[in-house]
Amino acid sequence: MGDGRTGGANRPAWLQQYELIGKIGEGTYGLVFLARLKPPHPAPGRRGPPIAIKKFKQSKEGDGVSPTAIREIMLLREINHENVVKLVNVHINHADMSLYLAFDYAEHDLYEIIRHHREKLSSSINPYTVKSLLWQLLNGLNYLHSNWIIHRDLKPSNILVMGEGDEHGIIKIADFGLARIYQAPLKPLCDNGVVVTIWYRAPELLLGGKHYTSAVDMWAVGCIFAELLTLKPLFQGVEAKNPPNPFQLDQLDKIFKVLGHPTVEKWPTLANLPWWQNDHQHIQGHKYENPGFHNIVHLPPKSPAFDLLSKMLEYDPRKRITAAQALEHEYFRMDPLPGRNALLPSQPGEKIVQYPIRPVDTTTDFEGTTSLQPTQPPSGNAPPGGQSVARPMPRQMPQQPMVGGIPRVAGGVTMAAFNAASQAGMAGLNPGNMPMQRGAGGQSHPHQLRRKADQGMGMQNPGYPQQKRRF
Ligand SMILES: Nc1ncnc2c1ncn2[C@@H]1O[C@H](COP(=O)(O)OP(=O)(O)OP(=O)(O)O)[C@@H](O)[C@H]1O
Repeated sequence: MGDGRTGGANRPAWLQQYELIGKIGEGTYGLVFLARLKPPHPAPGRRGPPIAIKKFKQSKEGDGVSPTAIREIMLLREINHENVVKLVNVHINHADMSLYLAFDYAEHDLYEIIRHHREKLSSSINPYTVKSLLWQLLNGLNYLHSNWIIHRDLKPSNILVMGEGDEHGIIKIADFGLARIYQAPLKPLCDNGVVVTIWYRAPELLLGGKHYTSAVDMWAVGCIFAELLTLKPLFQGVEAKNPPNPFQLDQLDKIFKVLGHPTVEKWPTLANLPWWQNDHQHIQGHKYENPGFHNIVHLPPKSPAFDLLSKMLEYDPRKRITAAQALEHEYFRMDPLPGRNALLPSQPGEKIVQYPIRPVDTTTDFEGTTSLQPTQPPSGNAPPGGQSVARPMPRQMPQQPMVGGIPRVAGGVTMAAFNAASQAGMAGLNPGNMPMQRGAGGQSHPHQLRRKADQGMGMQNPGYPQQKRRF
């Protein structure tokens, strides 16, 4: 085995199967690269499929990837749904114990699509596209939730959209299930200039709630729905860094100004939330009126779209609409009906929007620092003229969850064990043993969620209803 340096001849075996193209992004916990899987029988003009490889940093004092983290990752390999990004491979670099996850590549994401409309086109996203994107997002989320996976970090940059090809315009939810892996021993890249965002965080978490339920994802979906309609983040709070705690007064302030003050009458468990009790001066002392937020999202208050959005932004997580319920909402039964290719125009004759492809920084290798030799083959994603263009930074990143840490196991997992398991697809691991402290009190996910024993994680898109609905 090599040391993992892409510039050296002594590359690890797993790396040989990829043709690295360059860096496409940088998140809180690592770098994302574009590569191509080398075809088994190379021939001129034959290129393998594009793959996004996410590299996670290992902490300096890190002594391996915990078995729990590996179990989590291997479970993610069994996730199989059209609206969820496929984890195709898992690798560990022996030299620095860094972790690499290889996913199917998606050319676009909602962050860039929204930005393109706001900054380049100065026009809204057509209603068919908004509805199709939202429907697919809910469809993928419903699948994850019914497999007891709570995303916990939904935001526009984690919602990928496929570019040209068979799957054009199809949503793929990314970064699901990684929140737990992000905890020790992986190290946040705090010093890389990336800004963390709290804009999509549910009020129960902002008020110190300790348990994640599927309702936190539905709050984020509501924020994203509003953003698709207005092209602006709905609640743009400024994160308080000092002291680091979940109480984010400015974010709560932004929410209350739009939705009005929550009340114990409407949200009875509010009284149990730590920060509601502890901060009388700010939280309970200040009375916010509900200004009627239909004006902000430009929707008639009696419209199905507004009704759905209001149900996603319901304060009480137990009353918040679930993904399954949302998919049945009237909004999705009215014209324009949602479609499989969300990027099609609404009306015949309407121009197709050409969204920009991802810029690729072809000077960065898997180490994230070293310059590649200028022998890189031309990429379909490389910018014109072969110049390297870094993705605009900083992205807005959410703060990671503060509960549910992965216990570090001294010594970590041995590489031999990991590789054997990896080659075997970790089929031998017992998902039922996985401790999943993922929620309590959610309407569909009661205390101490456990993966449903009777539901195979490899199930194929159960109930994907596109044929029924003009997909
Ligand atoms: N499978 C993929 N295909 C194409 N691009 C991807 C893929 N996965 C992630 N990306 C892109 O890579 C960039 C960095 O992603 P990453 O998940 O590391 O960070 P993030 O989502 O922006 O922030 P955070 O790490 O805080 O969640 C984003 O622009 C994201 O859209």
